Amino acid sequence: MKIKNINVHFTEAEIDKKIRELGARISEDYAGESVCLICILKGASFFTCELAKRITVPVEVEFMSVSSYGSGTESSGIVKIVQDLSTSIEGKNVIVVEDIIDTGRTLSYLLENLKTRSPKSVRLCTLLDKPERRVVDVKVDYVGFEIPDEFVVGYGLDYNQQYRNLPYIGFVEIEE
Ligand SMILES: O=P(O)(O)OC[C@H]1O[C@H](OP(=O)(O)OP(=O)(O)O)[C@H](O)[C@@H]1O
Ligand code: HPA
Repeated sequence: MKIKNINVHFTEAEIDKKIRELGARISEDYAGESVCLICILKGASFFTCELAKRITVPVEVEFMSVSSYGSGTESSGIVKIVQDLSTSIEGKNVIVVEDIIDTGRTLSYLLENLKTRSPKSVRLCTLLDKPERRVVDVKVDYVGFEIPDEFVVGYGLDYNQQYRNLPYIGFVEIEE
């Protein structure tokens, strides 16, 4: 797959506005409590940093790296924890932060895994959701934008490890 063009779909300003809204909702939902954001590397790192800044209740930020084996643009469901949390989540209000939910395989595995660690609660927050692609049902509590089944890059999302640094999110146009 060779990229011909990247068509801007969500501008930096639109993303910023959406993250502020999500931060406000989370702050309201967890009023009087604290939250532990679990950033799923690498894609969610850009989103997690901005989201954390917009949450007004006490926030802990932790990182986890998983690899979801697959070829090209499709995950397989075989999820491996490459880098685990460096701390316990027992008794904490966990919010798993993702850049995108596609088939749902990665998140379904992760949520089950995290629930075995006795958190007080576990919710899921994603910047982008591609509901048309879902293979495994996952309950998503906070969604930034729903998008159609098209490949996107930018704001943390990559194609072959490139384009994560774009400040906007764009649909990829493939060279015929
Ligand atoms: O719903 P699914 O089909 O399981 O796909 C979603 C997963 O794919 C992406 O990660 P990726 O494996 O590309 O890793 P990255 O964040 O390091 O780019 C994304 O960040 C999710 O973790
Ligand atoms: O559209 C996408 N872009 C980048 N990474 C992804 N992982 C699942 N879907 C996507």
